Amino acid sequence: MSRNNPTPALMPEGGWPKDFRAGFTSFVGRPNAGKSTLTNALVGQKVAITSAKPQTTRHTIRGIVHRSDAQLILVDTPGLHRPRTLLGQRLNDLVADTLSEVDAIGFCLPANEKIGPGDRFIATQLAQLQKKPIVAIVTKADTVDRAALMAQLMAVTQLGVDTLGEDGWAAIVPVSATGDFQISEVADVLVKQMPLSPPLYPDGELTDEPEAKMVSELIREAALEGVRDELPHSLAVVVEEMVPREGRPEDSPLLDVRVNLYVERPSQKAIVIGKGGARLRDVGTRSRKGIEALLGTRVYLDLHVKIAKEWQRDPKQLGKLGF
Ligand SMILES: Nc1nc2c(ncn2[C@@H]2O[C@H](COP(=O)(O)OP(=O)(O)OP(=O)(O)O)[C@@H](O)[C@H]2O)c(=O)[nH]1
Repeated sequence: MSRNNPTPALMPEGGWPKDFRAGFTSFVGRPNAGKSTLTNALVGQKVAITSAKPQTTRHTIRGIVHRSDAQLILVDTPGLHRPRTLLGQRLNDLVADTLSEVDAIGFCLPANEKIGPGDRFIATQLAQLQKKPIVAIVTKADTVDRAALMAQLMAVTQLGVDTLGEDGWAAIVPVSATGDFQISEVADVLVKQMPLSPPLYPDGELTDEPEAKMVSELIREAALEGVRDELPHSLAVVVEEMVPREGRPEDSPLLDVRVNLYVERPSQKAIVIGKGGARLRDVGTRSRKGIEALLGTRVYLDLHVKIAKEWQRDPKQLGKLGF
């Protein structure tokens, strides 16, 4: 991810406008602050997984906003949080790495939650990134009335002055990603922070996530639906292989997708599989639909649940699972 090594962009005829801007942005904020939902609303297609549970976004996923005057490349980072396990530490390293490379940061703070220690922690971390423009985004504006929104905007402005000094945030903007309020304004303020640059990606390319990663996230999302809070951190999904089934007629191909779901304990394995395998079958059925839509082909999904004890704390296992 860098301007020196971009995917060669398709040049529009006659080149691009002189004042074209292109660059990278990342959303940070407490778990559940609305980062993934905002990413999806900006890109206009589901690329990052969202759920009501915190910390579902494990991987760095990019969505690309194409406009006639700019290209905004969104890097969806996991929620910044205090490291508790090795996995937490890795996530924070990943966040720091990612943030040092972006042109601007969007700091998401929900309109309906008081600014807390978690927000202050993130703000002080961000203050250490030298001269990086930080846009404060007050999310979920639809959940409060005008007066409460105004009060939150003032509190967030004050947080900026307290942590970044007099100038504070590069901008502050309220948004509702689900209520379709101010979404293009968020893009506008971020675009203003991007450098003058030719487009970095061909038009129409929404994400450059490898397909296997997107497939594993669709399965992970389905597997987490409706389960207890303990599971999200203990579940890793790895696509072992995706191979076209041999001997299929050309007009009706079938892709064999073999996937391992790793959990840490037998009790978790039982949760994922469900009574008589019912839950796992359901996960397969639901995620297959999304995978077929994503890949544009029929898919045979082969899911296996395995136990990888304490994988969050074992560097070797973390490597194997793609962290
Ligand atoms: N009412 C309302 N709810 C929202 C809005 N944006 C997000 N939400 C909800 O807030 C919850 C969390 O949203 P996410 O986008 O998953 O939050 P996130 O910051 O990506 O969360 P993590 O991946 O855990 O860091 C979900 O239930 C969303 O539906 C909004 O604009 N309005």
